[in-house]
Amino acid sequence: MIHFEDVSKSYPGSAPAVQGFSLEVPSHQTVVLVGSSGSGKTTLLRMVNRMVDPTGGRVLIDDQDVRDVDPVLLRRSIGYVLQNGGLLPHRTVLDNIATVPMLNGTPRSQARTDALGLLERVGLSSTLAKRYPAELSGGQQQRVGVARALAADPNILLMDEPFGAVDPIVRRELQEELLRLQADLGKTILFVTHDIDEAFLLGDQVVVLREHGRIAQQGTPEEILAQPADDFVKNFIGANQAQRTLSIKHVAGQDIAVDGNGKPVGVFRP
Ligand SMILES: Nc1ncnc2c1ncn2[C@@H]1O[C@H](COP(=O)(O)OP(=O)(O)OP(=O)(O)O)[C@@H](O)[C@H]1O
Repeated sequence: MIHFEDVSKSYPGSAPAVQGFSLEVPSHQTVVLVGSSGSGKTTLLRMVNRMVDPTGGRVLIDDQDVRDVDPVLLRRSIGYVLQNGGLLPHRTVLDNIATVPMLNGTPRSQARTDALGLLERVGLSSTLAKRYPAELSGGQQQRVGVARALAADPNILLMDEPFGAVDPIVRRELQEELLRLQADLGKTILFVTHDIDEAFLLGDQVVVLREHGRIAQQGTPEEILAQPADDFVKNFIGANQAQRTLSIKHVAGQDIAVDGNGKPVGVFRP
């Protein structure tokens, strides 16, 4: 479990990026931080692996203050996926995936065999293993980024807008892939996005942030949709938009769901 305990972060010379943020991320769940640009999402995520140290409060992993853990070892024990994949450009795909396990002491040949298995796990052919990141599509790079983050078999995965830079179709594929992987692996995932649909799709819990990392609402996607806490959340989730306001139309003995524009979106099944 990750526990943010009343954390704050002020960068010198600017308004606080995060103020008094508390949250529990239960083990084996996906918690999504969603908010607009500058709300402090990345700052919060990076507090977990100590790329940012809070100026107030603390972050605990399984009751241990991360400040008491060597940052290098901490980072090797936590998977981290970034928007651009964050791959090392001068290393092959295979080496990108095998690097951290080797740093952790896994013999080279074992790390490379494991890396091939991980490529398959994220839906990539092993024929890509010898390529360099620049020789891959954006979606393939993101999959390698996920494989690399999984390589040390971490309990925790931090994902910072990991699918933000790919086109909508590939994005959807990557989201589905992550759902499949998570059903298999049951990692503790802290995921950052500004896309509420992505948050609702992937999150067991969703945390809607205002500016300065203030929590506007936290709950399951269903809870937030059913009862947005205030106008800010209503606007953020587009509660009044046509796509969210479904109703039932009876056609030929069937119940059809239609959106606020009257467009059919599905059929109800008993
Ligand atoms: N290294 C830094 N030095 C100074 N200010 C920073 C630094 N990093 C972030 N900030 C500021 O802290 C605030 C929160 O930034 P952060 O990147 O955490 O937000 P975010 O919600 O992840 O935004 P985005 O969606 O645009 O990535 C912003 O006002 C930002 O300008």
